[in-house]
This record gives sequence, structure tokens and C-alpha cells, in this order.
Amino acid sequence: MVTTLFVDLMSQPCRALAIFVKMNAMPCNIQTVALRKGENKTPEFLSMNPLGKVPVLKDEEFCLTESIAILRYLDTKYGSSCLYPKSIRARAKVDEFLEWQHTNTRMFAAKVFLGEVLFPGAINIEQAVNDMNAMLDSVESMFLKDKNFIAGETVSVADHFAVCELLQTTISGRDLFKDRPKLQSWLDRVRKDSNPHFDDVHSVLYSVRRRYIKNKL
Ligand SMILES: N[C@@H](CCC(=O)N[C@@H](CS)C(=O)NCC(=O)O)C(=O)O
Repeated sequence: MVTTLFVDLMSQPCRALAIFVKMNAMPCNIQTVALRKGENKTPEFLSMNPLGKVPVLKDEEFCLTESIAILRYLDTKYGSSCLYPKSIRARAKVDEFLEWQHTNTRMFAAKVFLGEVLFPGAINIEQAVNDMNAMLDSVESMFLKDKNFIAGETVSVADHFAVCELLQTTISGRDLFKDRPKLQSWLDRVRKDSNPHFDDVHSVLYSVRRRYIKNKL
């Protein structure tokens, strides 16, 4: 019996999980739940996640929420390759970032996206951008200080969870990689080592971004 991963690819953690499933060729269906159409509020969806959030994983009658828990469930069920390493220390370095990202890359990048795209005027953008820049300084000075990827010398889920959050802020036309050559070359490496799946999963974001920027001009 194959599992089903319910996602909206406009959601950052959903994209990271979709890349994980695709790069590891896991026998897991990826099914879209369109948040903009309220498909996450139907009784059927709420029976899987009463909080009405994506991603959700369904494996027969078993339902699981929270992207990091889903990642670990899929890894345990199917076993994964280099994206979530098996060796104790390599995995611990990926986990270190996965713990950190909730209150850093996710929190600060999402705030800028919400304030610029979803709820303009509701958030102090200058403050949000300052907070995001402090977070980016930490990514560069700690996680990317002396290695090519967040958790070592090969791409891992840590990079995908980070990049998916950062790219969300580019929908408004903001280029947070400008003036940050270290971050830009890391993004280029992550994308190169994760394609074609990376661009495939981001194709919705790319087209929303094109439309958003065109309408703004
Ligand atoms: N901590 C959760 C976050 C899930 C989450 O916030 N999902 C958002 C999309 S990024 C959502 O479904 N929002 C819809 C809503 O709140 O109505 C995870 O990592 O899975």
C-alpha cells in the first residue's frame, strides 16, 4: 500500500518534503490540497489534520502532521539516500539545523513573505527585513562557514528546508541573495545537485512569482 503526502506546493515545508520524496523515488503519492481554494478546511481533510494545515501524510489509516515528523517517518519506512544520512554524526548535524530552522529560517523569512505578499500593511517590513538579515548572517557564519552545504559536503534535507523558506520571500520580487555571494553560490549548488526535482517542485512558485512581479509593474 503506497502512502499519500498531501501538499500545496506554495507551502515551504511541503516543497522540501516533495523534493525529498522525489529525489529518493519513494513510492509515495503526492496529492495537492489547494489552500487558496480552502481544500484544507473540508471535513475530509480536517479528519486527517484538525488544524487544517499541510503537509499531512496518510499511510493506510495512520495520519501524521508536521513536516519534520513526516520526513522521519518516510525515512524510517522507506530508508532514504544521502538526503538524510544514516551515520550518527552526519544525521545529528542535519537534525541540528532541522531544530534550528523552525524559529529562524522559517519564522523570519515567512514574516517577510506574509508582510509583503499575503497581508501587506499588517507587518512592520523594515523590522521584519532586519530580523531576516540577522538570521541570514547566522546561516552564513555558522551553517555555511566552512562547508558547501548546511550539514556537510553534500546536499541534504537541511538545505531543502532552508532554501524553500528563503525562496518564498522572492515571490514579491525581493532578492535576498543579492549582495550575499556565499548564500547565492550555496543556492546554486543546492539547485544543481537537486535538479530536475528542485525546479519541478518550484515551478508553481516560479510562475506565481512571475505573475506577481508583472502585476506590480
Ligand atoms: N510546523 C508545520 C507548519 C505547517 C504550516 O504552517 N502549514 C501552512 C502552509 S506553510 C498551512 O497549511 N497553512 C494553512 C492554514 O493555516 O490555514 C510543519 O512544519 O508542517
